[in-house]
Amino acid sequence: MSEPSQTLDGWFCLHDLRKMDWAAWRNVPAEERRDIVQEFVDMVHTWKAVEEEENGSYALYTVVGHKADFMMVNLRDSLNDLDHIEQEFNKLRIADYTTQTYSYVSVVEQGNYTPPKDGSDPLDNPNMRARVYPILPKWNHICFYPMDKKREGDDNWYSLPIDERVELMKAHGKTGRKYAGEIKQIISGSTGLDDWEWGVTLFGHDALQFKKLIYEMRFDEVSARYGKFGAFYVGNLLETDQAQLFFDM
Ligand code: VOV
Repeated sequence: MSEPSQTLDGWFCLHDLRKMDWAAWRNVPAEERRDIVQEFVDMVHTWKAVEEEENGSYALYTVVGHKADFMMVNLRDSLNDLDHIEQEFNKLRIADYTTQTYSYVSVVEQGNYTPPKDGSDPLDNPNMRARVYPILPKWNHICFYPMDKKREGDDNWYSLPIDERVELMKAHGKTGRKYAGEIKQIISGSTGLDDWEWGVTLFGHDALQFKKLIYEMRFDEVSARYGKFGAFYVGNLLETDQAQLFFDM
């Protein structure tokens, strides 16, 4: 009989992807455009302040390709906080020139496949806490995609015995650890919260490492046999002091 593995759950997470209506934006006088962008930058500074107090975290990246122009990621204690952030953005003037092309709601998760044997609370361990309440790295690139584990015929992750899942996840972790220092992964669970079962958010110094890692993982049984993937969103770090330039016409 298969049983669920326990998860440790931390901050709620909202990925909010926006596309600019550049044609309408172009018609806004340059000075007003600068004010509008500054209003947005001021909001991002409030996210930074929350992060400095370790009450949440944020990431702001451009998105390359047609799917969006930029992506905001916020981590907070509750879904209410994320709702507030999203609505606050929607009330900014810049939002009038954006369309939300995708969004994703999840909770930062740490699979607890091998819980401590002494029965202690894993969240008493500072390393574990840092994994579910992470400060998002401000590395050069981001890669985000949602994924499921298959429930198709013989390839049903959810009917595998837990010890088999533990073994498959160990092999997965071994592949991932080869990229230590190159890629930082944030895995967030979204069963019951959004359309897929997990959000995978990767941060990298070099975008090519995303391709190398994900390709290598395709050969691990857990991905080869059980992984199902949604659309990929990749982009570049958008520093607040570069925001005027990014939105300039
Ligand atoms: C950057 C490297 C990296 C590393 C080191 C790493 C390690 C680990 C470990 C040790 C564990 C298990 C415990 C936990 O922490 O949850 C996980 C867990 C998980 N992973 Fe992972 N993963 C990485 C990276 C990494 C990638 C690139 C992907 C996407 C897969 C792909 O094919 O595109 C992924 C997915 C997941 C998922 C969906 C889970 C949860 C599965 C579940 O059933 O619960 N992950 N992951």
